[in-house]
Parts: sequence; structure tokens; C-alpha cells
Amino acid sequence: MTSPIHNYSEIGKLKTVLLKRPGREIENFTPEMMPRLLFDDIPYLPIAQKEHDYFADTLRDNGVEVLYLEKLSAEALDAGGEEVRDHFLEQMLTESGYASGTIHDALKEYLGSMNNQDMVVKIMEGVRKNELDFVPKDLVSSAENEDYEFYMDPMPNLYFTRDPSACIGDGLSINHMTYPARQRESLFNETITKYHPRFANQGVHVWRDRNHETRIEGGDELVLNDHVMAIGVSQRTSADAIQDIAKNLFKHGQYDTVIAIKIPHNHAMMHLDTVFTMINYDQFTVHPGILGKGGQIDTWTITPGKNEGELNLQHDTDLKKVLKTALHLDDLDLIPTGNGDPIIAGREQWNDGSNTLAIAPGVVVTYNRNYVSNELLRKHGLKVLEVISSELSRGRGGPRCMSCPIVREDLKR
Ligand SMILES: NC(=O)NCCC[C@H](N)C(=O)O
Repeated sequence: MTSPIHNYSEIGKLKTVLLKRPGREIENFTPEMMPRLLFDDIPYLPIAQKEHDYFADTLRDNGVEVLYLEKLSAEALDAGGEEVRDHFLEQMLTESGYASGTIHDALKEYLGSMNNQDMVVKIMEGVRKNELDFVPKDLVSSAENEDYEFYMDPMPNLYFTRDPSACIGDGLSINHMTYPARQRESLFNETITKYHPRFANQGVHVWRDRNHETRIEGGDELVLNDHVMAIGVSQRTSADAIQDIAKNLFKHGQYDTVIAIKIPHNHAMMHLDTVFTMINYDQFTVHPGILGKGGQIDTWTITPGKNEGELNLQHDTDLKKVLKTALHLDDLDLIPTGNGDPIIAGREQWNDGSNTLAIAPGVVVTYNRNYVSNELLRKHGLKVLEVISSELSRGRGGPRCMSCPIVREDLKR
């Protein structure tokens, strides 16, 4: 059986990608909610949608099939039937804090009365208290904070489809994410994988499912080639989750090397792909802010140990050397965000200047606002397709974060 997922690199010609068009969820909150929802500002929805459509059109114009998360989720529920829909809704309510009780019942009746498409969109947008014809009477529901507007929070980070799951080879990881604001997101990916006719029973490997305590997010998972991965040890991905997925990849897949790269644990650099991406066979973007004064950074090259389930770890501090060894390259080109200028690099990294999406070897999609980094990429021989970015960038993610590649062509060399 041929898996519908085929993603053996960061740079092979992109054939199919999963996106989420920003909807009401990106403006359905107040400034006080922003830190908890991992946003630094509230985007202006009509412009964000225009920008996102421009991004999707740029991909389509370059031969990419664009799939949408909300559509696939609804189709998966349609295909799964009543039982699957009921299970999905129960799980979503449980993970939203309502496993049972009168609010659970009221939400279930409200959402359950919708068709699958409307229900999925409504869950993504969030459910405000004033939408329900419900008067709290019992102790538990009366104890709810009356001043808080929502029963179910919006999920504004959904347009960063990179993070809740990551396609690796012919399978994927469905991620247990770090912050409550994003933890429910991967339930959509799990439902699609299990029940959408395109993915269900088609030989898709799940390298790691979402039922874990340890944390991993797709922005940290970089598929460098058909046997080497790089994974960020970051604010969002823990070392034990990396070791866990490495064991599964080594045991059941064709991967034999995982390079764990430790980056600063902060919001500006929450994932490895906000500071480091692969853009050609031998070219990478790198934010100078992750390197020490002598250019050093902690890496651990993980390979299978002698006995099954054991791992070998080799610690290094020279990223260039580590990548050259793992990828069998004589040399490589690390291109510094903002041309290495501390002010420009800081500004452009903040606006995802390092977060490039390669759609073929040497061809990248970037935000137009990062003009210094873009110019530098061109000087280094890359083809740069710029997309508009005033509103999308307020969510703190760029073209790589906004895309989940499902199929890429294999590399020629
Ligand atoms: N891969 C990425 O770096 N994704 C960007 C995620 C931004 C989102 N506001 C978050 O903090 O999770």
C-alpha cells in the first residue's frame, strides 16, 4: 500500500500541503487573552485572509495542491459517521474542560445541532457564553467565572499548520503540544489521519501519537533527508520527546540519525524553524542569535544503540561540522538572518525572516517585510518568492510555520 504521505526532505519539490485559512478565531479575543493564546497582537481578519489567499495562490501557481484543515476535518467526520462524530465532540469538550455536567450538555446540544463543517468551524472560532441559551443552576456551572466570555476558547494558532503534526517519510507525528492554547489542535489531525478517506487505512505510520505527557511541536521537526532529521530542543519540544520519537523512527522507519539542536527557550524563538531552516542541498538560514560568541551551539547527534531501544548520543558545539558529517557534504552555506546585523537580525527574526518555506531546492517562500534577509538569500543564489505579511506575521510565524507539507518529490541527489 502506498502511503498518501511522502515527505523525505525539507526541500524536495512541494506537491501537496495542508493549510488553514485564518477565520474568526484570529480576532475572537481581547488583549488580555493574548499572552495565553500566544499572540502579540490581534490581526485584522480581512487583510490576514487576503494575505493568506496570496500565500496559497503562490503555492498553487508553483504546482502545489493546497488542502485545507477545516475541510479535511469535516470530510473525515462525514466519512466516519455518527459514532466518530460523537467521539470527536466528546473528546473536544473534555479537552475544553467539560467532560460532563450541565455546561457539557448545553455545549453538546449546541454544537451537535450543526452539520460537520459548521461544527468544526465553530469549535475553531470558539464558543462564547452568550451564544448558548443556558442559565447555570447547579453548583459546578454556577462556579464558572461569570466575567469570562468564553465556554470554549478560540484557536487562533490553527493557521500555523506546521506545529500540531509533522509528516516524516511515509508517516507523521501527531503532537502533544506544550501550551493549553494549542493542545486541542492536534485532535483535528488525529481525526483526519484516522477517518479521512485519503489517509485512513492507507499505510500511514504514526511515529508518535498525541497521547503523551512529553511535548513536541512540528516547528521543531526538520526532515533533512531520507534518513536524517534535526529536532529543536526548545521552549516547545522536550529532550525526552525527541528521544522517544527517535526510537520509533529508528525501529520502524528508515531514519538512522536525529540531530537535537538546543535553542534559547523564549517566545521569539519558540521553535527551531524560527531560527534555522534548510533551503537547498547545502544551504540553510540561521539566526545569529542562537550561536554563542565563537559560533557554538549545543547539538546531540542521536543514532541507534547496540540493542533495540538504546540510543547513542554524541555531543558537539559546531553546527556546521555536525551537518556536514550527517549530510555527507564537503561544505555548506549558513546564511545569517538580517545579514548578521544585530538590530536587523533581531527585527527580521521577530517577523520570521529565518522561517523560510522551501518549495524546491533553492526556491523559497518568505515574508516580503524581511527585505534585508530576502536580498541576502538572492545574493546567495536562491529564488525568493515573497508573500505579503503585515497581518499574518502578528501571530509570530512565517511561511514554514503556516504550511504542513504532505507530499514532496524525492531529491535527485
Ligand atoms: N513553527 C512555528 O514557529 N510556528 C509559529 C507558531 C506561533 C504561535 N503563535 C505559537 O506561539 O505557537
